[in-house]
Amino acid sequence: MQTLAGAAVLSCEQEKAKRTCDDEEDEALKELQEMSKAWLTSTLTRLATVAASVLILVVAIAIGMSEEIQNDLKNIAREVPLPRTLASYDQHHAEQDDQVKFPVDFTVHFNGDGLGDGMSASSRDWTGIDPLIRAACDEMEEVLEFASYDNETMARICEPTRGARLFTPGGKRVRSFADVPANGTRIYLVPQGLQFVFPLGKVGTEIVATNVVSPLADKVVKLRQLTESPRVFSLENFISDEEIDAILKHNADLVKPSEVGFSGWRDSTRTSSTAWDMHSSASRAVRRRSFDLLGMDFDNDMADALQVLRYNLSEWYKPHLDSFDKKAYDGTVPKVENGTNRFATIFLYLSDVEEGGHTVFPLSTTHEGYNGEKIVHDGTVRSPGYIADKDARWACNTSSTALRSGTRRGSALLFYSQTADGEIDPYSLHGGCPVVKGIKYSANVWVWNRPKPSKSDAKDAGARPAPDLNSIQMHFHNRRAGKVNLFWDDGTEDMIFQAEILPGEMQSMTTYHGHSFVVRDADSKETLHAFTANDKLHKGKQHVEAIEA
Ligand SMILES: O=C(O)CCC(=O)C(=O)O
Ligand SMILES: [Fe+2]
Repeated sequence: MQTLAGAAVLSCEQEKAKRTCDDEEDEALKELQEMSKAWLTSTLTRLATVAASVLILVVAIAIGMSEEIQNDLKNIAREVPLPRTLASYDQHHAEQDDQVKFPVDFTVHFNGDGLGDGMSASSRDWTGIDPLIRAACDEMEEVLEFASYDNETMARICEPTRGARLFTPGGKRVRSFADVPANGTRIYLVPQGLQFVFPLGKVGTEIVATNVVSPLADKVVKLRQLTESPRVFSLENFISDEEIDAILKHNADLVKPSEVGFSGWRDSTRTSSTAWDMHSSASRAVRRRSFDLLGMDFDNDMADALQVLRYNLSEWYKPHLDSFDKKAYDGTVPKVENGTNRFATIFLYLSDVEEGGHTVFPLSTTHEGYNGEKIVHDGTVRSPGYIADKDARWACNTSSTALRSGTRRGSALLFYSQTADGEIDPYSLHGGCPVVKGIKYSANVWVWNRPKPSKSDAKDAGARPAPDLNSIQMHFHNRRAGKVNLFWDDGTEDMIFQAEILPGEMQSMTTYHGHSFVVRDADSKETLHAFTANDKLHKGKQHVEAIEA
């Protein structure tokens, strides 16, 4: 795989090419460019970090700096996907802490280790957080696999200015001793290259996520540990009723059969339907909140769009890993050469299911009630006969010992597809059991450990079906001061709701000759705009339709 920075440049080139090819659509393209500005700014911030390192490197070569330092700088350039973390890294030093007034004693543990003894520390013994991070990281070399890393690597992964950092058990960054919540607290060290994971205690332990604001008034986001391996937590108060309604409404037209795989191939192991929701305000809020919960800076390139799922009667999804294997693209191993993969899943239950439809983790052997050999839960009552597929029967029928999570509207799961030290976790195998009664609506937020590779890097990209040349690419741009709603005018009186478009935002869609759309003011319901797609005018172009004030 090309470097990720390379991928960003490549996609930027592709964007540029796309924008300069089409002379006739100047107006439209200007608008698209505007919409791309935000994206460009974030890409440029990232590229600026590479550029700075490269510049220093060039200067270093010019002034004859030692080879060792040059290599070091090359490494920084190579680590570019992480400087997001560095971007938010403040030079918070202990000078700012009134250590005399507030000395704190605590223990430092490796990422996610909620039970081990750890290293004792006191704010009195350190001149600041940074030296403590370096020392704790060095100390953990003995205990951890990092033992196999050479000194240079250790120095790199332990360096706070390169992303080594500390977290509270609730997932909040510890930037100074003042951030240590109380005497006796466990604090978690996350070396450069890794992401924070919530610590494991005993099964059933509750954690209040102090890094995230619940959308429910006066509520806190709570995690409850469901098992030890894989790392699975149930989540409460993470999504509001209003957000669920908005997501379901926005994605009401879930008609596309689900796709599985990196470049988006269909697969018979999933029978549900999906919609990808990148734009609705509820999906954006939930995706941002997911990054907060994970202790990560929000980065659009490190998450997939919200994937909304609908399972009808008897539909299911075979046990699988959410991470991709090496058949999907190069660089799937998070720990090696800045590899990237899906890191954590936040799975949202958007409806109550009367029977069946639970999520199962067949490889968990450490959950409540597991006794290793026989039935530990009632499974899917009408199984096994009801469940036709043996893969689903194995995980979902009454004799399955799998950990399972119920499907209660408003609840959610957090599980990690990678271990605390950056390996793919094979125990994170999970699936969605057949729905026996009712309809199951749910959604995936997938967060990656580093920016995602481009889909053009997918190894099965070549095998994708040819693009539909008859379709028309539309972008509705709301230039008004208020929200508008977009409807597909299918000839019925009610029309079919497509999307809410916020002021200044653009809603993209694929449509066909003759299809008509109507835009209404979201509050007054007044019709503001009508549009009919026309092959002669719009086919083969990126057409922007402006909704004027
Ligand atoms: O439906 C479920 O409970 C699980 C779905 C799932 O694992 C997925 O969509 O990747
Ligand atoms: Fe999954």
